[in-house]
Amino acid sequence: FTPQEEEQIERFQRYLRIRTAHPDPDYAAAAAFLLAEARSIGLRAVVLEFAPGKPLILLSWPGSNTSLPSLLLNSHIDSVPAEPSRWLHPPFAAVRDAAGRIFARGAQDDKCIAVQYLEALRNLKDSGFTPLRSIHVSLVPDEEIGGADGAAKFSASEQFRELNVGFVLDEGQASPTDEFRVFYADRSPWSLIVRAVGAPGHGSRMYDGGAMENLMDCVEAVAKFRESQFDQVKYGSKANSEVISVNPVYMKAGTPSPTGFVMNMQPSEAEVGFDLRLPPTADIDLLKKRISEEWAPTIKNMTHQLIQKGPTRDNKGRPLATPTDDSNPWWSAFKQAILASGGKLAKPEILSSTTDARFMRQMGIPTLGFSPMANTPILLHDHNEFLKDSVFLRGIKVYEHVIGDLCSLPETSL
Ligand SMILES: CSCC[C@H](NC=O)C(=O)O
Ligand SMILES: [Zn+2]
Ligand SMILES: [Zn+2]
Repeated sequence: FTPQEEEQIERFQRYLRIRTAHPDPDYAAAAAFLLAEARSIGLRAVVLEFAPGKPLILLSWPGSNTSLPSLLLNSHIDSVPAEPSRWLHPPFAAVRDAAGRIFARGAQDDKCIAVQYLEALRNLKDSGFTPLRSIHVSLVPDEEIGGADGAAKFSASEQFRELNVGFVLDEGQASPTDEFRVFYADRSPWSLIVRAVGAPGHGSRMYDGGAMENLMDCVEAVAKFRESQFDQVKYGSKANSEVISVNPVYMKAGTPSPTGFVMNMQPSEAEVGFDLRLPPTADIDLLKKRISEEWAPTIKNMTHQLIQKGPTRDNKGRPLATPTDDSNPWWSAFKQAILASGGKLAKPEILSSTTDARFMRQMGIPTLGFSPMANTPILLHDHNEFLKDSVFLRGIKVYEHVIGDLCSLPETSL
């Protein structure tokens, strides 16, 4: 690598060493790092704070025609926690091993793209490039916990409206093959909590209508539906992200005792929580009906609470999906830029999980999820998350093409 490239890797490592993991992400240190980088590149910077202690860094490079819709590059600052004892190297040391692998929580999700955006902009600036459309970079808090105090408030803000964003790039996922992956939609996350009540009684008695029995009916009904969805993945033609997923994530019941739980009592209350993910075209009303009639019927003494974590439709009532055909000139330019960078692109996918992109799509803005990590195992939220130095550096070059082309998209093509 050149000395410049070594410096880019070092800056990546420095960002990775900031402890941005929940439940107590060091947003102040991350903000200081990002603002210093912006200064050294020559980007305009403002710090927005939609919730106390949760800065959102907004960087801008004004275009030569600031009246045209702009390009926004988004990356979240926060990370999920890590269990250091299960890692080969400490998760916030950003150790680079002999093979060039840089180990850190956030190496893939998604601190890589923040630094790659900035380094691509640095290279473009150094080459004398001038953008036609303005380029903005948003570095946002709290994506990993749902984005309520981050991208949700930002996308609904006056400051966001003033950016006149025409197109957004947000995080994607690693690709084990040499084709980059790109995501045109996320699944929508819902939380479902089901509570059952029933007659308590001696642990030895068999009787109908106990809370646990009622709740087990719920779990069985959910398991049956889950299988119907999962079977389509296993034997059918659907991808994981194209079906409705439902997974139990906690269960709560029993009478505590000093040594654990009382074993000879059947409890009068029981509760189970599910994580649900809905593809953009899922029939929402049908699912709600299924929940209240089949999974948690009140006649079986169950109540339920459904929490939709974010939008499922845009402001015009359309599913949250970005067109990936030539009807969308941003897509065509993106695809061309990837090819021009020497990259290959896989068929556009729905993302299995959820990102801040949904808030941008809700505003009706075309948004793609993309992280330039080819030939890389998918390690987000996993132990030993890493990114190879060479993959990181190639990503900078890819963004130079992508950003350069997107912000040059002529007025007439929109
Ligand atoms: C419930 S919204 C939380 C968003 C989170 N994003 C990344 O993992 C996810 O669980 O997909
Ligand atoms: Zn992420
Ligand atoms: Zn994540």
